[in-house]
Amino acid sequence: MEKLVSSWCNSVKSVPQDYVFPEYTRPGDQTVPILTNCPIIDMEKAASGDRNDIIRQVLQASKDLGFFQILDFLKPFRKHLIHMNQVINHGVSKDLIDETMGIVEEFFDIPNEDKASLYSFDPQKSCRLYTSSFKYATEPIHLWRDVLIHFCHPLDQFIDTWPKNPSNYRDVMGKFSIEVRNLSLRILEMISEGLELKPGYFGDELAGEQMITLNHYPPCPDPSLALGITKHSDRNIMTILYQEKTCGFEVLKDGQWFGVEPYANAFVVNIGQQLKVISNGKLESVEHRVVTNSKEPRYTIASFTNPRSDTIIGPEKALVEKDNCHPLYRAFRYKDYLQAFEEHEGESDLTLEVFKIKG
Ligand SMILES: O=C(O)CCC(=O)C(=O)O
Ligand SMILES: [Fe+2]
Repeated sequence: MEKLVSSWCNSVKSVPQDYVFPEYTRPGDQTVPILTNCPIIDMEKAASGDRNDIIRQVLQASKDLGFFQILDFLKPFRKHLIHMNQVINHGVSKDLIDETMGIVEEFFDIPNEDKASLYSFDPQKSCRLYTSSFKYATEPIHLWRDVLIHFCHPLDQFIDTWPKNPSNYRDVMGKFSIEVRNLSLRILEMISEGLELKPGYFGDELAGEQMITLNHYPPCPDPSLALGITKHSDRNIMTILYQEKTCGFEVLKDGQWFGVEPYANAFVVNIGQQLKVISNGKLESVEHRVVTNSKEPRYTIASFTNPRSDTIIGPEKALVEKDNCHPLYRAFRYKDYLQAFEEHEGESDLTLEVFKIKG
């Protein structure tokens, strides 16, 4: 537990050497501009008749940038649930988001001794608290973050592994994880519609798993040297991120870093690498990183929609045929991709190269 950044960062005045990134990867002193034309999708419109227009916007953003932000999802979301005849806890909107953010901060504030049972670097544990990355013991430089990770879907299989403290953690996070999962499925449905794939394409296999991480990035004495997370693109199908009010999420566009400003009640949606493969490179998977700041802690919640590990991933035949082009990648099992990802030390693009069809 003493390795958690939050355990020792208040007692240091400078960044310890094993948190200092080399010059070519560290953020440096230059101010990063805010992405001014960040695509913002208003989901409410999708429910009120402009669905095709919204689908077009989602696809355009996914092709151009590989990510977008969405606003105000809960009103249409409710209608959608009624339409889908699902019975889940979805009554609260902004309140649920605020309540969830509240328990995230509360969780990280709990004294270390009360969280110690969750602390682990064992990847087999489905709920664990750790710091930096799973490779803490071998990585040359550590990340300026503490993380709680847990699986979420199906909920009854995992909820008993989640923290008991704060006492409402399971209840609130359970509701939140279901709502966010349903949101991902709705967005995936829009994407499959836009790509002219069959309804329900992203079903129990491609979107069969959900994982949530809570990130705590404590204030850092020199944000120019350290990183919360290094450059990567998400290796899954799709990620939904809530970053509340503190900047720190940056995307790489045309070789330049841009900050993505948080909007209250808006989610960032990242297209994952598996979606890039399935769309045969039509959709992009944004490269991003997390920088720290010296003033206030930053808390985020990321919900990862993942394929089941045995799922076969490859460029969708119908798309390749429709576009009359060649598949760019060979088919693989998701677990083989994950293994290659490990071997390439989390370098998403190098990992994709392994599965690229040459020539
Ligand atoms: O916390 C953030 O702002 C981003 C987290 C992220 O990119 C990730 O967990 O993959
Ligand atoms: Fe990410």
